[in-house]
Amino acid sequence: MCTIRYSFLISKQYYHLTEEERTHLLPLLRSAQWVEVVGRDAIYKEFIFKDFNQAFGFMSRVALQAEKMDHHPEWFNVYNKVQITLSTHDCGGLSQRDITLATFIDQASLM
Ligand SMILES: C[C@H](O)[C@H](O)[C@H]1CNC2=NC(N)=NC(=O)C2=N1
Repeated sequence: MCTIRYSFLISKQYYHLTEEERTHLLPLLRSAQWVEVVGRDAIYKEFIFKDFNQAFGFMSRVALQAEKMDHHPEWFNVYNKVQITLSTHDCGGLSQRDITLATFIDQASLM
């Protein structure tokens, strides 16, 4: 559980995933090609598109959703490649918000 800004974080659901949630969710993420980052409680996935236009269109969809959720990816783009790391800075690890955003990102990559 996050200890900083406790009530704020709870109200925004910025809490660490429980062991039970991890056991259930991480295999699902792995099967969708998300990998756990070594040495950090975060997940990572690389997306390859046809060209920069496709990659940036994808990033635009994700950016609008990130603002809506007030939850933002760490990402890196070169031409048709977008590398994304998700973690919740406010609790220093994976939270439900990362799972929600990862799910959105996977959908947005198929549009
Ligand atoms: C003040 C603002 O609501 C917070 O900093 C939000 C913004 N976006 C965020 N994004 C991510 N990935 N983790 C956070 O903890 C986070 N917190």
